[in-house]
Amino acid sequence: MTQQEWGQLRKRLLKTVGQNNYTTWIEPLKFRELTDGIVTFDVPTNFMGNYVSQNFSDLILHELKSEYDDVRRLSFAVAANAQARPTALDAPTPAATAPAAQTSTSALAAAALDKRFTFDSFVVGKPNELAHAAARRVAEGGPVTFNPLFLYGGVGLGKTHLMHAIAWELRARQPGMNVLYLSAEQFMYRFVQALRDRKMMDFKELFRSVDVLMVDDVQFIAGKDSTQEEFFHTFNALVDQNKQIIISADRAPGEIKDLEERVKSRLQCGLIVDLHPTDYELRLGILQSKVEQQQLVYPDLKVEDGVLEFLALRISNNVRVLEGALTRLFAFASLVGRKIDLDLTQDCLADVLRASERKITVEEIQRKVSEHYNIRLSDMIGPKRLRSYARPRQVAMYLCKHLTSRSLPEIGRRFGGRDHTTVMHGVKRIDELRQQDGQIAEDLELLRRALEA
Ligand SMILES: Nc1ncnc2c1ncn2[C@@H]1O[C@H](COP(=O)(O)OP(=O)(O)OP(=O)(O)O)[C@@H](O)[C@H]1O
Repeated sequence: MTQQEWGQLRKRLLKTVGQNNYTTWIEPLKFRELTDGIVTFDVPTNFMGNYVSQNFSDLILHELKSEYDDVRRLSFAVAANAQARPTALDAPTPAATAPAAQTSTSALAAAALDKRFTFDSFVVGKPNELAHAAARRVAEGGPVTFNPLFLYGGVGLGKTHLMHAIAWELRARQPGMNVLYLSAEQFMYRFVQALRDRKMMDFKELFRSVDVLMVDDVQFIAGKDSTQEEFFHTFNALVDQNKQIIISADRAPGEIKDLEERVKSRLQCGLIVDLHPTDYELRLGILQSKVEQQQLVYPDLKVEDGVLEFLALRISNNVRVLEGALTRLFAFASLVGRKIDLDLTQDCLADVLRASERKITVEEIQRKVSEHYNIRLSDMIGPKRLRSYARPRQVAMYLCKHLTSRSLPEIGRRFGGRDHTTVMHGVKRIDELRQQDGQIAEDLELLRRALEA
């Protein structure tokens, strides 16, 4: 790697950390060397090295690893002492080393586990309770009851966190167990390397000898035919031996494009659970727990009333964005010596707040409405014409028309391929009922509030 390559790579962090953080913390990092899996950056001060190490090292590592498979950890050296090594920051003290340096790696581990991703630090709420319960069950390490466990959900909702938590727990309960966690990308990389080096036997042996296999972001292998084929064989061999498999993806197996049918159907055999987009209560809970973590770094900083509620209301579903916002807020407050109140929040996070203006989706509306009327989502979208399904369906269509920018034909398509005239009729009917029927008016108000929260 060169400074120029790092210059390209770091740009990917801009979106996640925000412009302020990027300019303050990421841009000043100068790549020095990559040796024995350790990437060393020159930094102007100790404080900066510590700060970056504590707050951004996982993100930086993630990007580096996506390009350079052998990268294991980061080290920061104060630029003035560039010739004198090791620097204070090279020493593996908890404050100065990246999380990956504090990881546990069994002989088989292909990817480092993040120390922070445990069950203890996972905040449970309605949107993730099922996924959490399933993960807990698997982590008990009892007899395999569902295989695979398939976790899916949108970006930054905690899939990787839950997978690491399972791995930590299994290793704690049964230290002798071979738990292999890796991303689908790493699976492919290893497979290609084995082919190239004519070491397919070793590859097969390695994967078939694990007790628990965890593959993150499996959608990555879609469209990659030989990797899918090998994955399919690995999967079958492990299921045959009754070994637990845990998979994550950004969508349900049936919805991953360019994934072979036989792989899809294998993935659908076990338990499929999704992490729903976070709701207000969960976001607030997560923020409260992250504040406690930030206060370990900044014991003097307090968060004024109303700030967390404001963030939970205004910032998007993605927990990573939420965390990033909080990190930035604490850093900013400590740099400028101001208290963390609403004024500071608005000054410091203006761009994040603008970017996460809530966009309500058709799927969210369908889910909220079906929960509200206590019917199944499939019945709402399906062909049944009974009033107990048809009315909620019309309510949902009405809300889609008013709360999203979707056209009537598009809405019709999302409701089981109905015609736009059906949608138009439904919307009109609810408009009429709203005037006459207090209950419908109340339902609409409640739903609207829940969706806009
Ligand atoms: N319920 C939660 N409690 C505490 N932290 C959470 C929770 N959900 C997510 N996070 C945090 O949010 C960040 C993003 O989570 P994670 O990396 O697990 O997301 P992901 O679903 O794997 O996303 P991606 O699709 O980008 O891989 C992590 O720092 C994680 O610790």
